Amino acid sequence: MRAKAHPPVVPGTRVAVLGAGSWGTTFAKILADGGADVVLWARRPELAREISEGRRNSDYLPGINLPAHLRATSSLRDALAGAGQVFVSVPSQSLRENLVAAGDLLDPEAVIVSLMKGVERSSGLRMSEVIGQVLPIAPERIAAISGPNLALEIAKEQPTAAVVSSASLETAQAVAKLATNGYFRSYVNTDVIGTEFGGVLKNLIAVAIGIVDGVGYGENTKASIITRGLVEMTDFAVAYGAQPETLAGLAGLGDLIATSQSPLSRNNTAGRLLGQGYGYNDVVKQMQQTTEGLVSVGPILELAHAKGVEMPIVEQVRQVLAGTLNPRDIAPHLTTDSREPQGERTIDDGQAHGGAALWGAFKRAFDQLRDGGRGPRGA
Ligand SMILES: NC(=O)C1=CN([C@@H]2O[C@H](COP(=O)(O)OP(=O)(O)OC[C@H]3O[C@@H](n4cnc5c(N)ncnc54)[C@H](OP(=O)(O)O)[C@@H]3O)[C@@H](O)[C@H]2O)C=CC1
Ligand SMILES: O=C(CO)COP(=O)(O)O
Repeated sequence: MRAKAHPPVVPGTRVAVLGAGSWGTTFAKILADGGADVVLWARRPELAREISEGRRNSDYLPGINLPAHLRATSSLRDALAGAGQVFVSVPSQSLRENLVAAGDLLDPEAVIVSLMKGVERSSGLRMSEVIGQVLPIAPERIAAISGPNLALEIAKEQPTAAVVSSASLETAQAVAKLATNGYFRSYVNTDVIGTEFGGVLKNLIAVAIGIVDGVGYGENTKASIITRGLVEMTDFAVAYGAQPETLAGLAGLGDLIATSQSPLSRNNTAGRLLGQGYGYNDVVKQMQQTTEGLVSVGPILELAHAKGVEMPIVEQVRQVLAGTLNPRDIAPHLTTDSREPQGERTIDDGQAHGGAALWGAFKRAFDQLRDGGRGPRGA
């Protein structure tokens, strides 16, 4: 791997990363390579030791050498002491219990950043909502990061981008400053709903793509599902208050493309196994790592139903998971069961979203030209 120029260390910028799986460890490396003083919390002492002493996390990131100045601990107290920004990367269903454990140990001024892409099954809440519910902090001190971020590619320092979102632009910018280095670029926005739902929903479409891949269908089927899937994602997120252009950005389309086409994606892999004929329980047994999409299907469809949003692709994923739909039948009815010809409504549809997505794309391109590509800005 060729050496990359990293920004100089900013002394005193102490941050914690909770969760030493693929993404938590990779994000700790991103922050350490960006110059922050990072302590990574692993719940297993032996893993903390392997990271601190061996510079490796061989179960989750085989072959990756971790930065020499990245420290790991299995003590939550030590990890959180003095941390001004706390990045959380545990499975979504365990966020609440981990926040409860962290509560009293957090610096009162700390910003809490979700790296997760799931919703809480029991409540349907997004991760930033769970954070706001468990911890006594204002939305301005909560952020979420999402984008096309397959951990192992980034751990190999292959360049990519993400978006940091917070109700406070200043908070998003402060986080983005730390989460930027020679191979990782963070943009900012204030659309937390769109950013978080983008990450949750693309997992479900990636499962669908995996299913048709497993069945043996080709590129037309997958392109149809990606395109129609993006419309479903946008309809859903907008119904819950998101800006449609967020779904056309890194946290929506960008992540959808990366996750749908990569064998590194656990959601895509789970879908492929389903398409090859494995049942839900077998797939869950085979997945060694967190596969958020399998858990999100139910709560997302409930939320969609509550707002009257149609999600035919996600609904078909649910049926395949339940064993009530043959994976071979997933593609033909992408928009509706009706055989009547339908207009193709896209995310730029003026009636649906006031043309905001198209306008947003133009504006972003214009802003980037004007700024000459400098500094964090709205993604
Ligand atoms: N991997 C990726 O490419 C990306 C993942 N994400 C998101 O990041 C989140 C974490 O995923 P990822 O790191 O990939 O998952 P992994 O399966 O790779 O790692 C999960 C981590 O969480 C720990 N863990 C499991 N259960 C608990 C618990 N109950 N309490 C505390 N820690 C627990 C595991 O510890 P142990 O090893 O001891 O079991 C492990 O450190 C997910 O929401 C995912 O969608 C987002 C972007 C990219
Ligand atoms: O979110 C991811 C890439 O952006 C990782 O996707 P998987 O969880 O499917 O591996």
